This record gives sequence, C-alpha cells and structure tokens, in this order.
Amino acid sequence: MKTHSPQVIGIAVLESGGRFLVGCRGSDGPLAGYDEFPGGKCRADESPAACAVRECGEETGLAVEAVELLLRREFAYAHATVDLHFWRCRPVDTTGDAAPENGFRWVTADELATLHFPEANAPLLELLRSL
Ligand SMILES: Nc1nc2c([nH]c(=O)n2[C@@H]2O[C@H](COP(=O)(O)OP(=O)(O)OP(=O)(O)O)[C@@H](O)[C@H]2O)c(=O)[nH]1
Repeated sequence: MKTHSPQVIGIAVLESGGRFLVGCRGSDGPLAGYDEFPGGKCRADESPAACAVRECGEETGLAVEAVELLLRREFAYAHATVDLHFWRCRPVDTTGDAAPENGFRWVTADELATLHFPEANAPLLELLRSL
C-alpha cells in the first residue's frame, strides 16, 4: 500500500510586546475562515524555520527571524496530513513601526484564547498560555 509523507509546514509564532500576529485563512481552500499564524508548506530543501520566516514575510510583509522551535506536531486533517513546526519568531525591525499587511493583526494573549484556530493548534495555544 502506498503511503504519503506528511506535508512539512513552517509556522511563525510572532510575538512582540506581549502580542501575537494572527491572520484569517481565505474563503477558498482548506479550513477557510479559521484564524491562523502565518505559515505554509516548506519548499524542497527548505528548513521549517526558513519556511516560517519566508511565509511570514510573504503573507504579512514583516521581516522576522526564527528564535526557537516551540512545538512540532503531526496531525491528520481530512484535506492533508501535516507535520507542523511552530517556530517562535521575532521582528527584525524592533522599532515597532512596521504594520502587518493582508489583514494580519496583533492580538493579546487573552484574545488569542478566544480565537478559532485549526484543531492541531490546541497544544501550541496551551503552551503559549503557560509562558
Ligand atoms: N499557516 C498556518 N497553517 C496552519 C496552522 N495550523 C494548522 O494546522 N495549519 C495547517 O497547515 C497547512 C498550511 O498549508 P497552506 O495550504 O496554508 O500552505 P501554503 O500557504 O503554502 O499554501 P498554498 O499551497 O495555498 O500556497 C494547512 O493544512 C493548515 O490547515 C496555522 O496556525 N497557520
């Protein structure tokens, strides 16, 4: 029987001044309308950390650097099995002047707990609450 490797996903958990950068998944594609951290599929030969940095730049316009792997989790959705790498990131611009694009917004840790994230994010949200 043929088995498929999970899609490797790099995700940027970008925190600045106690707030986290969050967007909303588009109306087309899997998990439409869910809240999300910036991220996406790794390219061939791209590390999950590099992917998180690239996707964050492409999706939000913010330049970031990866700091540490917070959590790695494999999860089977109906649309795909994913190998999620949640990387804590920080902005390269520390002046706080850069504004995110594409509807991404900064939310507090308390707001984070009220949002509607994909199911696989649950342990990550638990971890962020304990930090
Ligand atoms: N960006 C992001 N993806 C997440 C999160 N949590 C989570 O389970 N995922 C899953 O990770 C996968 C990301 O893939 P994607 O389709 O958004 O990646 P992409 O931007 O490269 O897609 P594209 O093919 O449309 O360019 C999806 O299966 C999504 O459901 C999250 O917090 N952020």
